[in-house]
Amino acid sequence: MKYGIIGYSGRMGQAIEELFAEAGHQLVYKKDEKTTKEIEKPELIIDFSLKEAFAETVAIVKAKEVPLIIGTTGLEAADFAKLKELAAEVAVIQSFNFSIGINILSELIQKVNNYLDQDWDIEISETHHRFKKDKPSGTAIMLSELLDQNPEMHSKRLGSEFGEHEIDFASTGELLTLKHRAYSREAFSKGVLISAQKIINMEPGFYKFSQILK
Ligand SMILES: NC(=O)C1=CN([C@@H]2O[C@H](COP(=O)(O)OP(=O)(O)OC[C@H]3O[C@@H](n4cnc5c(N)ncnc54)[C@H](OP(=O)(O)O)[C@@H]3O)[C@@H](O)[C@H]2O)C=CC1
Ligand SMILES: O=C(O)C1=N[C@H](C(=O)O)C[C@H](O)C1
Repeated sequence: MKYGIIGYSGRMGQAIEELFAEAGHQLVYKKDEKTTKEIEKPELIIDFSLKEAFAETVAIVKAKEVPLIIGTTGLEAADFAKLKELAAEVAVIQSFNFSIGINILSELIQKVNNYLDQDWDIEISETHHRFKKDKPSGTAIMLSELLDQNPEMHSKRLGSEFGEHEIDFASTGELLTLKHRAYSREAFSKGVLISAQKIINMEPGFYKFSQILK
C-alpha cells in the first residue's frame, strides 16, 4: 500500500516506516512540523505527532479523502468530536495505545471493575522516556476511563523507557496488580500495521483499535 505519515521523523514515525518497509509498503507522503514531502497521493494517512498538529491533520485528511489512523496523545473531548465528524466521510481508527498487550489489559480492567466497591483504592502508575511531553500518558487516561472510580495517577519520565503501565487495586486485606511493559516501539507499530491492512477496505466510521483486533 501507499501511505503517508504525519510526524514521520519522530520516534514513532521512524518505527512505523521501518516495519511498513519490511512488509513492502511505500511511504509516499511525509509531514513534520516544518516540512511536507508528497511523492504521490497516499491511500491512507497515519498520524503519530503532537496535539498541536491535530487541526491540520483533520484538514489534510478531509482534503485528500483518505482513511486516518491516529495514535497521537493529548487529544481532548473537542478533538474527539472533530474526529467523529471526520469519520462521517472516511474511516478513522484511534487509540492512545496500539499494543496488543494494553488492549488485553483494558479487558482485564473492565472485568476487575465489576467486582469493586468503594472500599478499594485504585492507583495507575506510568513510566516513559525522558522526551515524552504529555503527562499522564494517553494510555493511563484511557485505562482510567474504564473504571467507575477516579484512580490516583502517577507519572515518571526516565531514560529510554518505551512505556510501562501498572494498575494497583487494594482493599484493607489484599492487593491486585496488573502491569504491561513495552520492550520496544514495535509493540505499537505492529498494531498500526494491522490497522492499516484493514482500514483500506473499511467503510467511513469511527473505530477504536480494540474493535479492529476482535
Ligand atoms: N497510540 C500509541 O500507541 C502511541 C502513541 N504515541 C504518541 O505518538 C506521538 C509521537 O510520539 P513520538 O514519536 O515519541 O514523538 P516525537 O517527538 O519523537 O515526534 C513527534 C513528531 O511530530 C512532528 N510534529 C510536531 N509538531 C507538529 C506539527 N504541528 N505538525 C506536523 N508534525 C508535527 C515532529 O516534527 P518535528 O521533528 O519537525 O518537530 C515529529 O516528527 C505522541 O503523541 C505520543 O504520545 C507514542 C507511542 C505509541
Ligand atoms: O509517548 C510514548 O512513547 C507513548 N505514548 C503513548 C501514551 O501516552 O500512552 C503510548 C505508549 O505508552 C508510548
